[in-house]
Amino acid sequence: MHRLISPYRNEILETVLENLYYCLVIVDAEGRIIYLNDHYCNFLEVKREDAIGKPVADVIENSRMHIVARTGKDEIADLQYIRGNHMIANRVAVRANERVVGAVGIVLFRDTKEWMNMNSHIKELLLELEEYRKQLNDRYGTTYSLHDIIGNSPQITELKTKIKKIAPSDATVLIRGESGTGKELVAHSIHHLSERHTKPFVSINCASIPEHLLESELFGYKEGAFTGAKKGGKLGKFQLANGGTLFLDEIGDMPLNAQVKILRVLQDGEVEAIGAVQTDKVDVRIITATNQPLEKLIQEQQFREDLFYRINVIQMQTPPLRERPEDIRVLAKYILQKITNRTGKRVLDFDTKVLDYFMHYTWPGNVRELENVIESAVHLTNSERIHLKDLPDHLQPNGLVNENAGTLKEIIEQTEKLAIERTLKKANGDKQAAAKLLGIGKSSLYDKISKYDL
Ligand SMILES: Nc1ncnc2c1ncn2[C@@H]1O[C@H](COP(=O)(O)OP(=O)(O)OP(=O)(O)O)[C@@H](O)[C@H]1O
Repeated sequence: MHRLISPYRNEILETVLENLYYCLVIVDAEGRIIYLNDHYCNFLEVKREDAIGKPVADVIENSRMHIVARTGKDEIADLQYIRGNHMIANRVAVRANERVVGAVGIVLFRDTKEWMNMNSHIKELLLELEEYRKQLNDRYGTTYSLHDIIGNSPQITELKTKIKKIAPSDATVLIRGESGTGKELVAHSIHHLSERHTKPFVSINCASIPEHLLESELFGYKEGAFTGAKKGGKLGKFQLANGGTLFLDEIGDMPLNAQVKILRVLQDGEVEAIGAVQTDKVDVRIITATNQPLEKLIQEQQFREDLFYRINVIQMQTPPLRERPEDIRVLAKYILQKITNRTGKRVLDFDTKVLDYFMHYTWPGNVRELENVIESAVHLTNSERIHLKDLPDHLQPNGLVNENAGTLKEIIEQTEKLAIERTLKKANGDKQAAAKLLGIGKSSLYDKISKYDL
């Protein structure tokens, strides 16, 4: 390392540090801040004298400086999520006498315009990456396989055993279960484990396609079949799935006239594109799914009984989450990891109170709801751990007051702290707006923020 030799060494170094274009922080071996340059103070909206001496993780969101100061392992060009943005952080250990005595951290792209550009660039790249992944999966058909079905409850273990048993056959499968319980996941897994896994897996959501388009989506059309038909015609999902699997999701919502046509394909193995003069032979395994009571729909003449018997060869049931609370912990941790990998935000775990709360909640939206709750908490949390206060409003334990709070003064203080925290979150950290919402002055809000260390 080159030494700066000058009688004004300290002055030069200080000028460099303060005029650096980037945010800079220096911590000691214990991870306490010993220096924070002006740019960083402004960006974090903290006063330098308040930050100095504090554990770095208390001042800088998602900081890993204390870890670098402990392990001595540099971290270069790491993605860090601070104040709602992805930043690039370099963290370098400082050594003296063969010991790690601290760490220097530089955050790039602090300038508002520059980091906005960079941030949107990264977000765009992440979206692009996701799109490519999706395309790749679409080409090979499935996104999920058996190991993506998480849970050790007897119900999930039994479901997985059944999937393994029935996958190799060509039998038609009807998957039933409440919304968000993993019916699509099961369909993917069956295809993945079947002889057809190198052939396409094509899915169609019967509920989301307008009735007049469903037929052309399923069976395709020939050129000139109707006004507006594409040149060269269009292949239907049945033809696209030839040799592979066709997943008819929400089959209970399929209109009656389309049901008749599906039945014909299932009986004869032939499809007739709109405007075609002849039928095409197709070899497709059918998997269907629904959360509708098909037997009731049959009674109401909304669903054809003959079609029901055709699709109901093997029936599988995806259990609701509330009936297998033992899966919630492992699912929550799996989902958290999936989300943090995707977003780049560093959130490592849940507070035990959150997991306990999850275990007692009824999860009407099942695993999909659990995913949404965790995703929202990951975005809202300011720490590496998800706390009760980070959960969406509809999951907040009732009332503001904790029953075990203690004296009246403690209850009032706790309520006040919680109300301020929630309002700040609602106002996206804008203190002026939060003060207005709370009906108090800005300086009074500042006093309370510092009193409660928010
Ligand atoms: N056992 C599980 N392990 C891991 N992820 C799961 C599990 N069950 C469901 N999921 C996830 O929950 C989300 C919803 O699952 P999926 O779309 O398969 O449900 P569904 O029953 O088909 O819902 P809907 O009836 O609303 O279409 C998906 O992101 C899926 O990956």
